[in-house]
Amino acid sequence: MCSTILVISDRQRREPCWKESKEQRQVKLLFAGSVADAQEWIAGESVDLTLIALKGPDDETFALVRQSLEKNQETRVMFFSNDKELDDTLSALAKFPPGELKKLFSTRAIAGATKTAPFTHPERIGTASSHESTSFNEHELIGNTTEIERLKALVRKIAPVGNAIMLQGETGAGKKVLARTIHNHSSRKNEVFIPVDCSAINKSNVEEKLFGCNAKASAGAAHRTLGLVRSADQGTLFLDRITELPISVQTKIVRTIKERTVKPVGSSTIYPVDIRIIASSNRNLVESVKNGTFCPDLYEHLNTITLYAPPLRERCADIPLLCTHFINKLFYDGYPKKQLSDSAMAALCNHEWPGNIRELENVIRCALILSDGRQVELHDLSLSDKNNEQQL
Ligand SMILES: Nc1ncnc2c1ncn2[C@@H]1O[C@H](COP(=O)(O)OP(=O)(O)OP(=O)(O)O)[C@@H](O)[C@H]1O
Repeated sequence: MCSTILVISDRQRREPCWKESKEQRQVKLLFAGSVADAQEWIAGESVDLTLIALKGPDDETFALVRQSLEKNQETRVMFFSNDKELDDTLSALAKFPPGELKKLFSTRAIAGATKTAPFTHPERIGTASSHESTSFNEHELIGNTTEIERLKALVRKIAPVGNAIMLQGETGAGKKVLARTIHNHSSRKNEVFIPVDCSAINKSNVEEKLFGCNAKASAGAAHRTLGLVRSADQGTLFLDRITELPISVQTKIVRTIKERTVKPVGSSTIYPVDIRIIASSNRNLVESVKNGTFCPDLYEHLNTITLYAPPLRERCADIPLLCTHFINKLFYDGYPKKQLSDSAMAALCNHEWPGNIRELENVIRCALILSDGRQVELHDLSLSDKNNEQQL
């Protein structure tokens, strides 16, 4: 059986080609540099999957999607965007008439490893399996020490239940990895996972970024944005470093958790929203409540279930496994593949790791580049107590 994938991207032009997949089933790849080019392909082909990576999809793009759906009701469409353009893509999608958007695609989304804003045909969503996988794949929660096995057991229990979750742990201990793993093991796994670094959002428009905006600008032109909370509808919103949000915004998040609604800035309309919130912090939350930087109500809601990402020094026996994982991962990024000498491995296992797994990854990356021999020796490791000295 052959599948046809159409890639529409204004960044890269390539010739159509055929790929042989592992199961010997052929995949036909078509490339288009613009919507007009894509229209020609769709006129002559039945496309199974359309991947759209265009700056701010416009009416033409949606006309194309409609045309594609008319030809093949089972087709899937995914919109891709990088971090910088995500807002433009979501705003463009929000401008599309809601009735029609519902008819053509579900507002539910599937996300991959990068931030994506994809849409699927509603009928396909109904076919998603309701059975959550209980095994962990090779990129999730690497390790087999008691600490990490205990964490995996908790994830298996907690992930399928829709509660808000708080993740605690030192910097670099793997809270983001943990959040994504919970999402991947939940009933929302085929929906969007939106990570938000709360410390990186500009304080002046944080409310609009999260809850959206539906206001009339002074000149009378409408200013509408969907906001990250509504963009995560049906999926998971990961609020990383949540205590960095202003208290007024934290209070609004409590309302969203309690009432499952969102009220955009400048709007009198209240919208229903179905999201799971996972939050994280490396601060002492009781202290944060005491010193007024963490809303007590939000603490109550999130603290029902708290998971701790253990510091690396408490699970040193996982270090060899993590090293192998990083050496293999970096090899795919073009780094030389080298083994670690016994003395290098012993030093890694004895280090305190104040920067946890992130620090370990940086030390391995640095050693792979700097070492001259066929294996990484002790003197190739730039181990220091100050984590920031090891950042490349
Ligand atoms: N269990 C794990 N297996 C493999 N890699 C991991 C694991 N946990 C963390 N990492 C890697 O370690 C690095 C830091 O992880 P992550 O960003 O999840 O930490 P964090 O606790 O969220 O950090 P911060 O508090 O600074 O935001 C990432 O490169 C991640 O891929």
